[in-house]
Amino acid sequence: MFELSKQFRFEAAHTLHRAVDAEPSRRIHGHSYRAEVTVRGVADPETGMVVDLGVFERALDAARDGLDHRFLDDLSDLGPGTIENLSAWIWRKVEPACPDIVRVTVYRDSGGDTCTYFGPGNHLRG
Ligand SMILES: Nc1nc2c(c(=O)[nH]1)N=C([C@H](O)[C@H](O)COP(=O)(O)OP(=O)(O)OP(=O)(O)O)CN2
Ligand SMILES: [Zn+2]
Repeated sequence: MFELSKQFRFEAAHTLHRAVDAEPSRRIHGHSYRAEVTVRGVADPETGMVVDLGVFERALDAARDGLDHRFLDDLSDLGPGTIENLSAWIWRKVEPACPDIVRVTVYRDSGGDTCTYFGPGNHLRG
């Protein structure tokens, strides 16, 4: 079993309503993001690949195009532009082309912020 990951970067603006730092967060501001998408699977014995990285890249390009240089508040299917919602949004865009996806991590390096989404089927166990 292998895990294969690919990353892309995007720049986006948003506003955010929150309890702390409320005023600067409510103003339009931007961040630089990095996203990593991981698929898990066995390598095809003929090709030696879990998935061709070119196919993987095309699936990620569609997600990147939907986010890069965008105002996240305009995305009707995102909700508040948090790294939580961004990781789930990227999953939803990539999953149809990459059904073996197992996680999406969004990094906001400037603040050391990271969020990993494991898909809609993963719940906390009590
Ligand atoms: N759980 C989450 N909390 C917060 C998120 C988030 O995505 N998930 N996002 C934010 C804001 O985007 C905010 O702008 C980040 O603010 P802060 O951490 O205070 O850092 P800076 O404003 O200094 O951001 P830089 O990128 O370092 O300039 C807040 N909370
Ligand atoms: Zn922000």
